[in-house]
Amino acid sequence: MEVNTKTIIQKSKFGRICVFCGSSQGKKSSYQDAAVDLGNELVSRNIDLVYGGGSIGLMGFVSQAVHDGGRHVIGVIPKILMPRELTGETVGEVRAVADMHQRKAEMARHSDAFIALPGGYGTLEELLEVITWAQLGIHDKPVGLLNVDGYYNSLLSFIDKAVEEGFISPNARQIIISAPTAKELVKKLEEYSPCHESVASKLCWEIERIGYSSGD
Ligand SMILES: CC(C)=CCNc1ncnc2c1ncn2[C@@H]1O[C@H](COP(=O)(O)O)[C@@H](O)[C@H]1O
Repeated sequence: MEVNTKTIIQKSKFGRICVFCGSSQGKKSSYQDAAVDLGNELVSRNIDLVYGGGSIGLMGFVSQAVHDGGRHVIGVIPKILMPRELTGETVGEVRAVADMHQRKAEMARHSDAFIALPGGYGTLEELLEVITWAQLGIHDKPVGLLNVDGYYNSLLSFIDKAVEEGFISPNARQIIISAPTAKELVKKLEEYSPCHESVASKLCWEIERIGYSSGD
């Protein structure tokens, strides 16, 4: 029997991945290509997407690719950003939330892992928050950095400097998983098992209230 390799769907341990990325598209086409590649990689592994909603910048590229590939897309967007002229149209399911804090909590709650594509302040803030919360033991979901064309090299060097200077523990450095392509990154995230000691693992976080617990 002939097998069409293009239609083979690989199994993944992730049902949904949350992607943080720029609301701008960046100056090089490689950033947009990487967003589309990541979307296609999620589709090929049968993974749904959670993202910040809208169609502007790289957010539009990744969400369109996942939607076109037939996977479910959840866009979590604060009510105030919902007018189409601000953020463009959201493909798939739209979840309206009250504010930016609730958006991040909702995005995290519905996801099994996080990936950051290139982006600006918003992306960095979202990325650093899920890393910080992993460090505290609030969640143990893998966090990946898609280091397209070395975009994040200087951030990674800075983090290594923070380890050297004693502000980040070598253990916590391992929370960030990075790779230059979507395929390598998703594979690494699949293989990841949290081995860092969370700094406050003995605390019982009120995760229901914080909103980071898994499930709908
Ligand atoms: C009114 C206005 C300036 C709207 C800009 N339009 C936006 N629409 C939706 N999400 C956004 C917007 N700007 C920033 N974000 C949030 O911040 C992240 C990207 O910010 P940045 O481009 O990396 O820094 C996104 O993941 C999203 O959660």
